Amino acid sequence: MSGRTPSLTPPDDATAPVRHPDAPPAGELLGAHYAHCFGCGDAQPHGLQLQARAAEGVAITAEFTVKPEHQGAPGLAHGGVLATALDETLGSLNWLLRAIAVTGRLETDFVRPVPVDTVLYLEAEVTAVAGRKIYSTAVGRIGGPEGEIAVRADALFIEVKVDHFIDNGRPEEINAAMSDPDQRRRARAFEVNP
Ligand SMILES: CCCCCCCC/C=C\CCCCCCCC(=O)SCCNC(=O)CCNC(=O)[C@H](O)C(C)(C)COP(=O)(O)OP(=O)(O)OC[C@H]1O[C@@H](n2cnc3c(N)ncnc32)[C@H](O)[C@@H]1OP(=O)(O)O
Repeated sequence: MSGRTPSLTPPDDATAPVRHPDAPPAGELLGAHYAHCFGCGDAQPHGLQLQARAAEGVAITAEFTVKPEHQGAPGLAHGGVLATALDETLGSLNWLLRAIAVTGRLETDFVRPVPVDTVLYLEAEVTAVAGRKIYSTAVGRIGGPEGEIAVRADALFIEVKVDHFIDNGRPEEINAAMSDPDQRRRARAFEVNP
């Protein structure tokens, strides 16, 4: 799927992604990168509460159940919510590289409508890395992990330092995150990345 627009096409000097030696084994749940994250946080009652699991290679699977709070049209998931699920799944991949990265570009295809109560089965993989640029692709299926594709996306994530959040985030939340030992541990795991 990757590379439908020039900025999502890896350059000639791009390399294959390398799974970090400390990446969690295939099958392991990753857990939220931040409890208040709209995509994965368990402290966000109306968030997606998406649970991502490491797969083989630099790949992830994730599941997200569409709730009534996620509607756009009556009884159907909002497209922006589905794009969020793809964004979150693609963002989780960076944990396997031990890279902190933010979404630079996200290109989404909405292939089929997704009704409320549907479980969206997502799978994503990193396809290439070039310097700070991380290229990845994802699909979301309905009816089961092998079901029909309802959504798909290609993305470009850009690696950043922890300072990206400290410098740009609202001080209230940054200070709370920095005084949370679990959050600090997660941030440190990234910073020892060689
Ligand atoms: C202890 C407390 C601390 C807390 C710790 C927290 C740990 C948390 C862990 C993990 C968090 C992950 C959270 C995931 C959440 C889900 C994912 C999201 O939704 S993220 C939110 C949405 N995204 C943004 O808000 C980005 C906003 N944009 C920016 O900040 C900048 O534009 C940024 C950083 C992306 C790039 O800015 P530059 O100044 O660093 O770098 P430049 O030089 O502009 O770009 C680098 C390369 O990338 C290309 N590039 C950048 N943006 C592009 C774009 N949109 N399309 C195509 N190429 C792009 C450029 O052309 C350049 O390429 P060439 O090196 O020249 O080849």
